[in-house]
Formats: sequence, structure tokens, C-alpha cells
Amino acid sequence: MDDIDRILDAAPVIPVLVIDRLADALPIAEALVAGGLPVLEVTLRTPAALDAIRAMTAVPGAIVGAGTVLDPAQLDAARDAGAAFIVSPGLTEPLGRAAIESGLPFLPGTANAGDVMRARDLGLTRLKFFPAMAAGGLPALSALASVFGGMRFCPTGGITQESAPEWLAHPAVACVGGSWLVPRGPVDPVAIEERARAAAALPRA
Ligand SMILES: O=C(O)C(=O)C[C@H](O)[C@H](O)COP(=O)(O)O
Repeated sequence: MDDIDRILDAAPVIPVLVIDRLADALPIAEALVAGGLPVLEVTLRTPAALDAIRAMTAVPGAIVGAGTVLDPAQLDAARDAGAAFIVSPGLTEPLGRAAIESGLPFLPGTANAGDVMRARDLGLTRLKFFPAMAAGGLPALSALASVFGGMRFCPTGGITQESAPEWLAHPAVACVGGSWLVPRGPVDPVAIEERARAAAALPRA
């Protein structure tokens, strides 16, 4: 099983994916992995998402997880589809406890000090910072990181290839997440691989 640090350290960027057509799952995963981004977060926001996770796990080198996991039932469905990790936009106690019990690496969303304290109470120290830009951007993350030593963050929400470097330069930032790698609409594997290559080359602290 993949440990959460192994997932966060695998690449500077986790592509956040909204898959509308199951047929797009393989070409998207192959292009991202070929470009150097092995960790793929498939959001459970579309009817095709669980089947997309199933399909993508067949791609050599891909580490496929589920995003937008909102409750324990969705966590179970993601695990049954083969998700190697779980990401949520926020943290509830039922989801946190179910995730810990499942043994799956879990990245819960946090946006403020209360959220981080709830995570800490559950023993969770690897956190998504979401929605990163709307929740105050890098100054907010820096303030949280200075209070909560030992926490590592994956900021997500409003981050771009252009803004990623300043986030990645912060010592508490393990990696960033973003949807810019795969825009919705017709899939262009060449363009996806090109964007992945640029993202994979971003330096980290
Ligand atoms: O719902 C979740 O669990 C999510 O993962 C939310 C996503 O992280 C953001 O929607 C990505 O934000 P953008 O890169 O600004 O599009």
C-alpha cells in the first residue's frame, strides 16, 4: 500500500481530474504518467469517475486515487474501484475515522486553524489546503504552517503552472494540486503530456 508521504513526494503536482467520458480515462492517465506525473486524483464528481479509476489503475506507473470523497460510503466505493488514496475537500469526523480505519492514505481538505486542529485530533498530519487561493493564498498557508509544525500540505484550488513555484518553495508544502493539466472537453494527449512535463519539472523546497 502507498503511504501518504510516498504519494505527496512522487511529483510536485497532483493533477485533479474530472472525467466525463470513460473512454478518456486511459489516454489521460497515459499522457500524465508519460509526462512525469504518476499521482492522479480522479474526482467523484461525474458518473464515469469510479469506472475511470478502475481503468486507470491498469496504466503502468500510475498511482490512482479518488478526490471529492465526501463520506464513508463514497470512500468504500472508491476503495472497491481500486483507489490507492483518498482526497476530500474538507474533513468530517465520520470520514476521517473511516479513512483511518480503511488504511488507505488520506488527504483531507483543511482551510483554517480549526480544520487543522480537527485533523490533528485524529492524528492526520498530511493535509490538503483547499480552496488554496480563496482561503487566503500563500499568506494564509504560511500562517497555518508556522502554528502547526510538522504538518505537510498540498494546496489546491486556484493554483496554476505560473503560481505553483511560489507555493512549492514553502517548506511546509509537499506538492500542489490542480486541474489545469487536463481541461474539460476533447482530450489532447500531446498537450496533456506537454503540460505534465512542465509541471513535473517544477522545483520543490
Ligand atoms: O473536491 C475535491 O476534493 C477537490 O479536489 C477540489 C479540487 O482540488 C479543486 O476543484 C481543484 O481546483 P482547481 O485547480 O482550481 O480547479
